[in-house]
Amino acid sequence: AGQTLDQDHLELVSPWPQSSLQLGQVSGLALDSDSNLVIFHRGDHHWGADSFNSQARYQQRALGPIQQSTILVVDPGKGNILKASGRNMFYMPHGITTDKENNYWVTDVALHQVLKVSGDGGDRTLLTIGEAFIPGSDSSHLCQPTDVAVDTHTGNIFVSDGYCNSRILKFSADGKYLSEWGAGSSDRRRRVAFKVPHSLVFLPDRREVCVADRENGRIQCFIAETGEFVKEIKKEEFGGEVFAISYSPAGDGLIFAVNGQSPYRSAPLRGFVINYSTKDILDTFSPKTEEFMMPHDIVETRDGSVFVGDAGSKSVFKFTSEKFHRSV
Ligand SMILES: O=C(N[C@@H](O)C(=O)O)c1ccccc1
Repeated sequence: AGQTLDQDHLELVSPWPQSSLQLGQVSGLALDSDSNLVIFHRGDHHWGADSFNSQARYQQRALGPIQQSTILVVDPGKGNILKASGRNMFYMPHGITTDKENNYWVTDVALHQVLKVSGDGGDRTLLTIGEAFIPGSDSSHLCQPTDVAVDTHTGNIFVSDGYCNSRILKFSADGKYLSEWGAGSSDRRRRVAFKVPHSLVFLPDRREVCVADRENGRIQCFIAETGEFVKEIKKEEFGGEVFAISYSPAGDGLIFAVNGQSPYRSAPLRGFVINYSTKDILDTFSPKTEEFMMPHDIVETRDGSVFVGDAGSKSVFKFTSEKFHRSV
């Protein structure tokens, strides 16, 4: 017989990492092609109430870029640092994704840009989308873009834009604007009106892109090719805010998500494992010993471990479960 997906409960692995990573606010997590964990953090910069003015312009430019290494590649087993890069480049890191060549696609909400950065530790900027420090909402300006997803079949990239826009844009691998959808974009046909599209994931087996529509407390999925709406996953258990999502094709597809603190409703901050097809919540998890403060991104590694980056507690939490039991 085949594998049965017997999703036990995800439990915190402690201590992890075995030695301190000296992290700032952790804003993004990704996996590289060796299934190592990539951490994108803010060093000594903080996103606070006075970081931006009412026109979404970054106010601390005089501080200069973050001097610490903002991109750390760590081994998922012990959390040892394998590579450190991203110094002197970023002001307010947000999302990070890798592509097949192990380049990093990152967003910086102070720069209002997406940057494609070489993953060889050389920090070469291979491509940028958006004008540094200039917010906008046309095809060459973004406003606090939050994440990138890479369509592994076509190489096209999707950008969730952002805190001060509410749209998803599609670009070719070399940065040519292709299309966009969501409120605030030219195309108003769609039924979607995002409120802070905060995290994106590409589903390689379904060729869909899903977005964590943060302030609407819901996940929406679209056909990558056309932007056509496919489905929505909205759960009371989210408590009104979904901060980040990830996906595993295992079984009939698993969505991993973390929720956020809602000003209107109190819901415990947790991770969720959701069956993509049935929308059933298969598991929820949290650190137990200490609470999540601002779970901000989530990824699953090949061996089934789940990592959550927390921008509030400036830490990464590792969870594991005895995920697969082979039925004989
Ligand atoms: O959401 C916020 N931040 C987090 O998502 C983050 O740190 O990326 C935020 C919004 C307004 C003011 C201050 C912080």
